[in-house]
Amino acid sequence: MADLRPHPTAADTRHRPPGHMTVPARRIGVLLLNLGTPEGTDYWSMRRYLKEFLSDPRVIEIPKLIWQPLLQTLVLTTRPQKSGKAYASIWNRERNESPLKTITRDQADGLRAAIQAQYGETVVVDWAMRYGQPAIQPAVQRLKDAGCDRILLFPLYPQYSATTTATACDQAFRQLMSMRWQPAIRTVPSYHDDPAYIDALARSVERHLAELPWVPDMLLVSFHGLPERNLELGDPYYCFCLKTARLLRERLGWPETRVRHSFQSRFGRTEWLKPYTDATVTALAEEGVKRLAVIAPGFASDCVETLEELDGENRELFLEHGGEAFSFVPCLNAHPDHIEMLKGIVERELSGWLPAARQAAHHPVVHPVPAQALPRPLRAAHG
Ligand SMILES: C=CC1=C(C)c2cc3[nH]c(cc4nc(cc5[nH]c(cc1n2)c(C)c5CCC(=O)O)C(CCC(=O)O)=C4C)c(C)c3C=C
Ligand SMILES: [Fe+2]
Ligand SMILES: [Fe+2]
Repeated sequence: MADLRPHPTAADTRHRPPGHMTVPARRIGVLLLNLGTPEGTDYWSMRRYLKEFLSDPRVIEIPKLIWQPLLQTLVLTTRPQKSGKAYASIWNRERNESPLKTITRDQADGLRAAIQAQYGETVVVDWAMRYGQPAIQPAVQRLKDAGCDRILLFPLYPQYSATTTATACDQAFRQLMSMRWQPAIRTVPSYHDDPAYIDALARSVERHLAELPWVPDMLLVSFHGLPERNLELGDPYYCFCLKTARLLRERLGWPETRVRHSFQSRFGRTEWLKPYTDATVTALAEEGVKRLAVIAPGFASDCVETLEELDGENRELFLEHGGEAFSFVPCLNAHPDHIEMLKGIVERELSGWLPAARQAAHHPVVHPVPAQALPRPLRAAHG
């Protein structure tokens, strides 16, 4: 967690008129946002998490009156056990939390160290989860209370989707709706084609393959899926995934015949984006591909979908259908290349804000009007 104690310049009493509110120093908040994860693998922890996640209308676009009865009766009676098993197989037992949480915290710690080494404590870096803990709304409030009058929201989804990026930002905006004195907000745009991101991915492939005793016949680039309907309704995610896959292949200098893409983690019975990862892995093995490497560039951190579904279930599928060697290229996680890439994006998206923040560290801001001098309604707002 970020150190959110008030900045030393926050209570500069020398310049403050008597009885005046404390005006915090001007800091910048950077809030990393990720999906979220259950607190435990038992039935009730899983149920709580899935209920919150699957009740989000950005995720399931079925009218509430139809969806809620199905969710309560069908999904939440069976899925918690099934998914609980998957989470249990990858759980970080040392910290008693899911890998997604451990890695997101490590990413925030790494980014904070890199940013503060250059910009000092004027920039505060924190992290939060859309579902479960640590929640987004209190994190936004903590940043504001720590003196951040400008906040950059950084959803850790390289390919924008309304189901992930937008709902994470919505949640931060919900906190702003309750604030009288809102911080200014920026959001990090989709970075699916950012050269630094593509380069970090390509280097992770090269690093990983250099350690393998075999050369893959094929690289499968697997993304989390989405209902096809979301694409038809205008979600750009599918196109962004395809662009990432193409740019990665071009950066690696591999021919089209050696790289495929697919979509995993289908949920429910509707049609999702195709080709499906499990069907592709099976077909590749049956077509005679013997050595397969798989990468999941849409996940900033390893999680149940990469560690259990890709490196577990899909590995088994490939080997069962005639494949001989399978290797999963880990997500960028808290690797220094990733931290450097995140820092580059933060610096770009904070342009125009960072120098002002450096200045503010030396010149505490003091509101010129004492609270008592203001008319009643304004006094309330002022305090
Ligand atoms: C039911 C609809 C779902 C949509 C739409 C969806 C989109 C989507 N999700 C991610 C990233 C992650 N999803 C993760 C887990 C997960 N996803 C769904 C459902 C949808 N996702 C469920 C029910 C679950 C929970 C696990 C399970 O029961 O299968 C995770 C992992 C979280 C973890 O704790 O490890 C991530 C990350 C993206 C990128 C995306 C669309 C673009
Ligand atoms: Fe998902
Ligand atoms: Fe899954």
